[in-house]
Amino acid sequence: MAEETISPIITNLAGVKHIIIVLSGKGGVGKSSITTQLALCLVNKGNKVGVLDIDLTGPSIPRMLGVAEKQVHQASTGWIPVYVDENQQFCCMSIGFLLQRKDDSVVWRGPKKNSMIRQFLTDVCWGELDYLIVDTPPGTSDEHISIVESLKGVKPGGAIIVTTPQAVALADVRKELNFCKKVDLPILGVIENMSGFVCPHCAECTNLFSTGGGEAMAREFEVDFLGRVPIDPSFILMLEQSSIPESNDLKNTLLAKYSRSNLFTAFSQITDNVVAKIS
Ligand SMILES: Nc1ncnc2c1ncn2[C@@H]1O[C@H](COP(=O)(O)OP(=O)(O)OP(=O)(O)O)[C@@H](O)[C@H]1O
Ligand code: SF4
Repeated sequence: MAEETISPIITNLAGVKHIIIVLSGKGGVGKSSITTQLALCLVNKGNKVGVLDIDLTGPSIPRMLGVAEKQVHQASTGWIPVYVDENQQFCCMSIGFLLQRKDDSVVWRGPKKNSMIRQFLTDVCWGELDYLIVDTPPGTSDEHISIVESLKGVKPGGAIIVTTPQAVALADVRKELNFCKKVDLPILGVIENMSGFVCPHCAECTNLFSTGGGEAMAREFEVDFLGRVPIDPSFILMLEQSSIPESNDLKNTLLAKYSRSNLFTAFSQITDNVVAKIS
């Protein structure tokens, strides 16, 4: 009998304990921000985390993590991902690192996108990770089908769906939930982002729009509601400041600043809910 060959993706991801895919039906609802906060929270709770940005046409992870100027190095074993922290507990990979110019855009058809995503899974030295978080483009496109098919046999832990309280985003997110059901991707739950506004002066959270839509939708689809995240100007400020090179100022890295912020406390419960669902 012919010996069964193990897929190079399974081999390369053998050290990755859990894979989380972050989805949203609509653009601009904060998928990359939620990916970033989840990663920062998990690292600050003692996990080793990787972020894979498969938003090939609009990669925002390098900029959000303050590493847009860094480069991916090629080693004999494959691509070395970009490390966000000095202790090498947090790494990321994105097409943004491979573009000649930061404002270059990728206009590719499905097969080329598919091959890039497979390369991210086979050729990046992810090593040992507690969590690999995959940030995706909005909607359900070539990239989504590609990642789900490529991960067959690796079994992703599940998907997180990000929405905002407005009904229009909720209608789009329904499609996303149906996609997960169709491709047999477990749904870890729904996060409602931009749910209220945190005052930069007094830290009071005010509901500008109606909230609770994400929770109601989660109930309707019989999936878990993981929590609400308000619009917090301090988050935007933290990301902007993190892009200023801070060479050896270890107290002021994005990771260190996040660990001291109210954002960490606020996002902590959501992270615990995700971890509880996945373990
Ligand atoms: N909870 C939040 N508090 C403050 N700012 C936020 C929050 N969520 C998102 N933002 C800001 O809103 C903008 C859009 O967020 P983000 O890029 O995460 O959305 P996205 O859904 O990933 O977008 P895209 O469709 O481009 O992939 C960013 O400038 C981000 O900093
Ligand atoms: S209490 Fe109200 S008015 Fe005063 S700073 Fe906070 S949000 Fe603004």
